[in-house]
Amino acid sequence: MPTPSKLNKDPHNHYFDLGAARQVPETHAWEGLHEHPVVDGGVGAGEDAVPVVDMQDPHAAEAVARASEQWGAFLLQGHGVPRELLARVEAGIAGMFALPKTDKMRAARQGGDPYGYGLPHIALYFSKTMWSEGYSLSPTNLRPELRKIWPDAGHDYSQFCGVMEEFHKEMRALADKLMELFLVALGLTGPQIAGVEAEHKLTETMSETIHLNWYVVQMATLPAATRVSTCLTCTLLHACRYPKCPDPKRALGMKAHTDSGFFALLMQSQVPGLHLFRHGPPADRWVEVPAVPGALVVNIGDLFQILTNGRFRSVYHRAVVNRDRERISLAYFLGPAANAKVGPLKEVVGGGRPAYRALTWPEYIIVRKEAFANGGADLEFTKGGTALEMVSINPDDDDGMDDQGDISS
Ligand SMILES: C=C1C[C@]23C[C@@]1(O)CC[C@H]2[C@@]12CCC[C@@](C)(C(=O)O1)[C@H]2[C@@H]3C(=O)O
Ligand SMILES: O=C(O)CCC(=O)C(=O)O
Ligand SMILES: [Fe+2]
Repeated sequence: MPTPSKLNKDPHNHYFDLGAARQVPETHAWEGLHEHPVVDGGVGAGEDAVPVVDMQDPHAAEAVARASEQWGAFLLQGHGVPRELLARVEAGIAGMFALPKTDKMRAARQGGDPYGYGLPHIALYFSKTMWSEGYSLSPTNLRPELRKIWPDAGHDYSQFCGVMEEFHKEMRALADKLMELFLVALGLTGPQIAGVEAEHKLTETMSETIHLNWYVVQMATLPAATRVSTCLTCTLLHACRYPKCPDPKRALGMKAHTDSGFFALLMQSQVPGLHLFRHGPPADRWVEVPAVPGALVVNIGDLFQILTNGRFRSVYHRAVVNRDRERISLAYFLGPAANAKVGPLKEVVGGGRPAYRALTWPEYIIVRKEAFANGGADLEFTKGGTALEMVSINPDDDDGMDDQGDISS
């Protein structure tokens, strides 16, 4: 088993065999997971019901504005991506993650690489390890990337690439529509939207990344006859036909974070696990996003909070694991082009003052790294400030007023 110090040096290159685990080792046991209550975010949950936006609704823009200001996230329906396509994507991802570790490791992310199989990027900043596997991909480079896993480019490769390309085409069209809906939700008029697009080419230059998550303990490496074990937590004898996390209460699928880009469209399997953080009153809490068939979850990221001058908020979220059922999610991230400076849009700032200085996505990632190093990864225990706080402009000084960028005031 890797030691925490080894994991810190290069977490992407060391894998603990979750499948063989009979208990959650210290390397994977997180503190403070139960500090805040978890509440249901399903319909009927009153003010904790996760907002739902139907893109076909003529009042969709108002619903987007409300959800983006108050939650930084919403469930999206009426988006036009066929449900059967989502099911094929999920089945394809499940098949890919079910491959032997040796196949997946050929695509392992190296050090600071943006793409590859392994733990997500933020794993670098924590001494504990997440109870999941991930794979970050550029949708415009799918085939060469996936050849690492399937060098013979056989049937499974062609099928997976085919379904992912079909999905990507749909998602890109949806992302463009959603960006326009966000701009309408901000209150921009038709000519203002055309002006923003002409000046900044916001939609046209948006960059995309797909990140696949597998929240699972696979026992497939064990011969079928040995897939019977006694659960160390409940001490019941169970037949492990399905993967099981020995103690989901100590493990964490995805460490709480805000996404850094503009927004993410998240496809999740019919197993809940995504938690959105909400501040009190009445109390700080985690809201569990219900698994709604066919719906996508939209999460606002930090650079969108900057672009909208703080009007639309990025959402702090995490993913938990459960004892019985594997869970798959796919996050499709949209962000600015790597060289575009993002600052508050002048159409949003109006006669006011920009709340943030302009910076590029790579520059923001460097600020976030610094914030994480100072304890700013946790909303609750901020010592040195979150990354967003670090790039905010103090209203009392002139700092950043002339920090104009490609996408800014
Ligand atoms: C485009 C990106 C966003 C992301 C970093 C990345 O370069 C590729 C993976 C993305 C992801 C997925 C899991 C959570 C997250 C915080 C992480 O560690 O890797 C996000 C990153 C992000 O939003 O900053
Ligand atoms: O699995 C989930 O529901 C969340 C995943 C996530 O936050 C991410 O990939 O950025
Ligand atoms: Fe996320």
